[in-house]
Amino acid sequence: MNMATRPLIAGNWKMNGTGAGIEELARLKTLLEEAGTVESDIVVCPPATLIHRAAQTVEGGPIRIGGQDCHSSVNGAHTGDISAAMLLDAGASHVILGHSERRADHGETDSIVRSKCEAALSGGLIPIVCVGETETERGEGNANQVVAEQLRGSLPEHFGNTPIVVAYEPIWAIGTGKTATPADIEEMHGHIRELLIERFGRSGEAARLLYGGSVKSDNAGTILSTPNVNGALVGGASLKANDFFSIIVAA
Ligand SMILES: O=C[C@H](O)COP(=O)(O)O
Repeated sequence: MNMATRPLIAGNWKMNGTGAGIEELARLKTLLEEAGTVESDIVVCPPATLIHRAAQTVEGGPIRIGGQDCHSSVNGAHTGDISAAMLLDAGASHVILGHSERRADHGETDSIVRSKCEAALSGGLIPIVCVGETETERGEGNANQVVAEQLRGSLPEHFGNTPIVVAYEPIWAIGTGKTATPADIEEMHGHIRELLIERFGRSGEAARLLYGGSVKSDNAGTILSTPNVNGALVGGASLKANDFFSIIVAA
């Protein structure tokens, strides 16, 4: 962990969770209250249908709420979409953008992710921008180049005063139980850090770089103590309060 930066542990519920999920969130809040001081920033990103209830549930505690996507427009004829202003209004402070599942399922290109990122920033949200290579790209030795290209295309020119958050999620590690080795994570996060500094100067130095892909309570300690890892983006293990709490404790 880069000690200069307070870690960020973000949970992405993906398309999971109905009202019962809110009980898990309430339980997480209680676990954190019982534990006392929390050393990390915590964000939970439930499906859009639960954002408002989730925000009410965590009120007064350390958990913040995020969306899983937003549209690049403020409003308009975009059936089924949700804007940054709507997320903010529902109680969100963050939004995950460019997740590989959206890039794959919805054909989101880097330039679409960039427009969404700009919309999120002007709407007052903190974007968590995801990048990551496929197994083939890594096997062919192209992981660094692929991630560099995604970053170049997906991030806006300026973040203003909003702190930068980038999540490195090797696609082959998502939901598979496989994780990148600490050496590979260190190398990739070092590479991302250099690219961010080159482009954003001091903001790049202070950016939080999250690792995502099969983070669980038993590997979180090792991953989170890797240089240039400033937190985690957790999928499956964020659905149960106990599991997610253990990861927060590891940070
Ligand atoms: O956004 C979260 C990532 O896709 C990781 O998911 P996972 O922890 O289930 O592998």
